[in-house]
Amino acid sequence: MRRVVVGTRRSELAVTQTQWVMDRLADHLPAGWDMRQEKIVTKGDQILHVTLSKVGGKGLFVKEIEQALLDGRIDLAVHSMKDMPGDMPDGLCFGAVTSREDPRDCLLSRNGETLDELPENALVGTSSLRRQAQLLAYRPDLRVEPVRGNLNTRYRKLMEGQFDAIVLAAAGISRMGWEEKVTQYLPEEVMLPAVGQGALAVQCREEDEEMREVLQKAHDPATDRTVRAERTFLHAFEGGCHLPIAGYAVQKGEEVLLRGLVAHPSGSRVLKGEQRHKDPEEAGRLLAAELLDKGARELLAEVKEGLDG
Ligand SMILES: NCc1[nH]cc(CCC(=O)O)c1CC(=O)O
Repeated sequence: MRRVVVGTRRSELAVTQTQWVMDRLADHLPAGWDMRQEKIVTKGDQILHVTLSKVGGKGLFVKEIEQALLDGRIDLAVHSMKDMPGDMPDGLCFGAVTSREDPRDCLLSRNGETLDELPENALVGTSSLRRQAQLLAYRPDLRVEPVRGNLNTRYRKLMEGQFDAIVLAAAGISRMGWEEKVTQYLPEEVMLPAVGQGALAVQCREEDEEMREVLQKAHDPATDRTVRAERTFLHAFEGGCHLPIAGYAVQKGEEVLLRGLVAHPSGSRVLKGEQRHKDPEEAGRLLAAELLDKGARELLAEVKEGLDG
């Protein structure tokens, strides 16, 4: 007999993702177990008027949920992998990494234009420096401005005319059932995805062996490997999560093929590279070294200075 409490943020996307994982686990629970959701309002959900990178980055959303796990108030937490910081508090682990959804980003434009068709100087809403840099590298005439809030809020702002287009992750779109709102799925060559995009991380207490065994049913080893490569790459750069860095890996036979880039937020410079290796972490380290070698260190130092100012 065990009542498993699954913590989630309260946004529709978070609740949907959490329910998706719960549904996958439902048939695998030992006899007498059940599960329920517990909604947690994080600081990141409360502070909506400032740019995310200025209030401490994505870690905000995660810390409070991790504390609830450590305190035993909840037993599981479902997160978007791309929101997970590189370091995890002692005592917690990823019990499962779920199979990745469409990793791409997509464009939603108010008048149905693709990225190529958007009028000159069109205003695109995104708070992601990674998206901003790649948009501007491809279309230097565009204007990019931050848009905060959950997916529903961002979509409302688009439809109200505050932006001509916004960019969202295809994974979130499909989990929300919003495929019809998509104008264009952006190819990887134009918009390399964020590290971890499309995968979910199911976090639990390290010592909770019986929970970890159940979570094996939702674990996808191939996604786990590719995400490890991407995250090793990202975290080789300090303070990685709010920098204009992209990384996406696929499994090719025995190897992981990892593509990554580091860019200036203005899009004026984009350093790209790719590495393949049997050991995913090694692919990540090699790619970071390659890009540092190509000038990423100087570029990121410049970017960080700009963020502090
Ligand atoms: N930035 C917030 C965020 N974190 C995870 C997703 C959904 C996609 C995913 O699971 O990678 C989103 C929305 C978005 O970026 O459009």
